[in-house]
Amino acid sequence: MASRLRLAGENPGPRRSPGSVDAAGPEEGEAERWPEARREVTDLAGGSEVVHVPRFVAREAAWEWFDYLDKRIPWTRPTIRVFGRSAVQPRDTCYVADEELTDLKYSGHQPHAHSWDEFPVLKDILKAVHEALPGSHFNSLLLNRYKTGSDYVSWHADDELLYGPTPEIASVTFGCEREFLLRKKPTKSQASNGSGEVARKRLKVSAPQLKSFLLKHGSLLVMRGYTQRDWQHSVPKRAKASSPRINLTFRRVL
Ligand SMILES: O=C(O)CCC(=O)C(=O)O
Ligand SMILES: [Fe+2]
Repeated sequence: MASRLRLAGENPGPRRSPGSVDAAGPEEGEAERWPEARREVTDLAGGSEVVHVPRFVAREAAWEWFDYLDKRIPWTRPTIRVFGRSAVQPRDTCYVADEELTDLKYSGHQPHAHSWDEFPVLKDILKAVHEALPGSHFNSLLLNRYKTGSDYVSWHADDELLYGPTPEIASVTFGCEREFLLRKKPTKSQASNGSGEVARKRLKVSAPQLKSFLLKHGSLLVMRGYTQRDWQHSVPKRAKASSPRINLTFRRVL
């Protein structure tokens, strides 16, 4: 049986952009890799926007990439600092970036920056993302692997200064589908009045806005505009999610 794993260097030839309509029709085999991708745009108001492409990569191609990433990425589970305490990060991670970029630091942790040249498949995926998002120039990538439903990422915003005020972040998912949540950050007055349920009811303030996206195998989700400034996101634990999920977030360090 032919291996599902496409090895480093065995890149497929030129292909149709995901979601693009090719007047001449797709080349043979291409339609399978890049299905006609439906885009759902969610306006979060205030200059924040999320674009969801549920079928960004065709199923089989996405499994090839999953297998490659699962086996070849040097995953680590670093110890990070959250609210002054040390804790093992509840998911595996790896960081890839252009050389000469400012080092990324989050939760007291500075990941080693791997080179794109170590993982040619990541260059393929980056190319596909660039083609789907004209004008984008991502130069770094944070990979996460959630081995089971007990792995998660808690509420946060990717609002580090090195990404600038309105970063575009493109997130590609492989493997087990998981829920991706977005919630509006409390405004300054809500925060100073207390944002708990009791305080909200007393002040007749509505609950924070919440949006949910089910991120399926082969999907793309893009956060842009002021989403990092005004919203937080998370992937909560899910007891029923028993198989691994790999997520790639492409970013641009300014
Ligand atoms: O796994 C995901 O879908 C999101 C990951 C994430 O938010 C991050 O790495 O900053
Ligand atoms: Fe994030």
